[in-house]
Amino acid sequence: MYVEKTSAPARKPVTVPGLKAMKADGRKIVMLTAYDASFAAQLESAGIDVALVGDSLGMVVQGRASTLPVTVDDMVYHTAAVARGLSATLLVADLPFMSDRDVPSAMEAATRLVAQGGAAMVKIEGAGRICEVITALAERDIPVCSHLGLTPQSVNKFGGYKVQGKTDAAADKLFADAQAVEAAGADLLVLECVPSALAERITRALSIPVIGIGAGVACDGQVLVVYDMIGLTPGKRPKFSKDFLAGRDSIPAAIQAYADDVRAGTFPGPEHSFS
Ligand SMILES: Nc1nc(=O)c2c([nH]1)NC[C@@H]1CN(c3ccc(C(=O)N[C@@H](CCC(=O)O)C(=O)O)cc3)CN21
Ligand SMILES: CC(C)C(=O)C(=O)O
Ligand SMILES: [Mg+2]
Repeated sequence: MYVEKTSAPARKPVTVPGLKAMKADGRKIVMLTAYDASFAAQLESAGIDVALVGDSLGMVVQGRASTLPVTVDDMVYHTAAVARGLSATLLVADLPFMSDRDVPSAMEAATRLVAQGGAAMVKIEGAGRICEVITALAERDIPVCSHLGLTPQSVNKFGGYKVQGKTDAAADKLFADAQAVEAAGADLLVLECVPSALAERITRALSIPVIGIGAGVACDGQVLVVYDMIGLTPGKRPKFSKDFLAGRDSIPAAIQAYADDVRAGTFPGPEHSFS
């Protein structure tokens, strides 16, 4: 009898509640940026949990000096391209500079990223008055990823891309901000360039998953800029990133190695972290 060949079981779609279950089970969350459909398809094949259309595209795709010139139109364009390359991987898109200036503006930008871009979640830098925006989105059931620590949209206030939360006072402020964004309704938190011990303390204190970039190995997951981890970034790469293509023969192999190392807890090492 002829038995029709069944296709391999599709990977179960990654969902927002699914991410919380991963934290509860101690399964590491693997997140990576993507800006187009071809990279998105590679993230999908490697079983990356979360794809981030980062406003870093302003720097790595558009060649600008910061993320500040990126527009909502730019983000919608790249988010829609990435969405076409994905099936099970959860899609998150950054709200660009000042699109979150007030609740109506943030609602409009988030609506476009979800409805036109196909994002499942939007990412917002900061706490304080941004908590009001987080709550407004959460109340309309748009999942929110907060981003604290080195928030690149604050580069002019910080005076450069520097490690945050180094003094006791700054650490206490960051810890309080992390609790505030969770209370405001955030579903996920990215911590960028934060001393490892502080990131670990925040990760333990919060019930939402914490994704680190330059925040040590104790976070619930990791994120990197994809061009950094395949050695494409010209000049000095941030200390927290690693060239996973070095010693491997393809971009898919590099992406797979990154996913494997994050899940095994072998990336990041102390050399990719700050104390
Ligand atoms: N290619 C790329 N990778 C990124 O990770 C990234 C971007 N672009 N653009 C947007 C922001 C900017 N980011 C950056 C950029 C530089 C450093 C950096 O050079 N950090 C220093 C630490 C400085 C300190 O010790 O205070 C380092 O040595 O890594 C960090 C984050 C992260 N994001
Ligand atoms: C580096 C990550 C967290 C980001 O926000 C981006 O790529 O824009
Ligand atoms: Mg960003």
